[in-house]
Amino acid sequence: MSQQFTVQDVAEHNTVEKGLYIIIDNSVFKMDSFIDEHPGGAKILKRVGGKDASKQFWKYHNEHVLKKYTPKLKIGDVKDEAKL
Ligand code: HEM
Repeated sequence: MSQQFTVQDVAEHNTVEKGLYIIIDNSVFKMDSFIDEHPGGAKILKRVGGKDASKQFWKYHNEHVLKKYTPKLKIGDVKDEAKL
């Protein structure tokens, strides 16, 4: 089972120093090692640190991008709090 994060855990990782986490759909991505390589720039990723960026992600990318980078950047899933 992958590591489970609450929305609160993700929200606390909202800077490069703390580890820049973002949520896309139900997955948690750790972006701090990638921001300098991001073709869309570092700034835009810093702005969504700690947040659900699904809407912004799907606006600029397709599923091939997600598939390619998932092994490198995904660290877990958002916990289904309804099941707690
Ligand atoms: C796992 C997270 C992300 C990965 C792996 C990723 C990766 C990439 C890649 C590979 C590109 C190059 C374009 C392409 O090949 O289609 C790109 C472009 C871009 N990304 Fe991301 N990105 C991520 C998240 C985000 C988020 C959250 C935003 C917005 C808040 C964003 C905004 C953009 C923008 C604006 C571009 C430029 C689009 C263009 O020039 O047409 N990205 N990203």
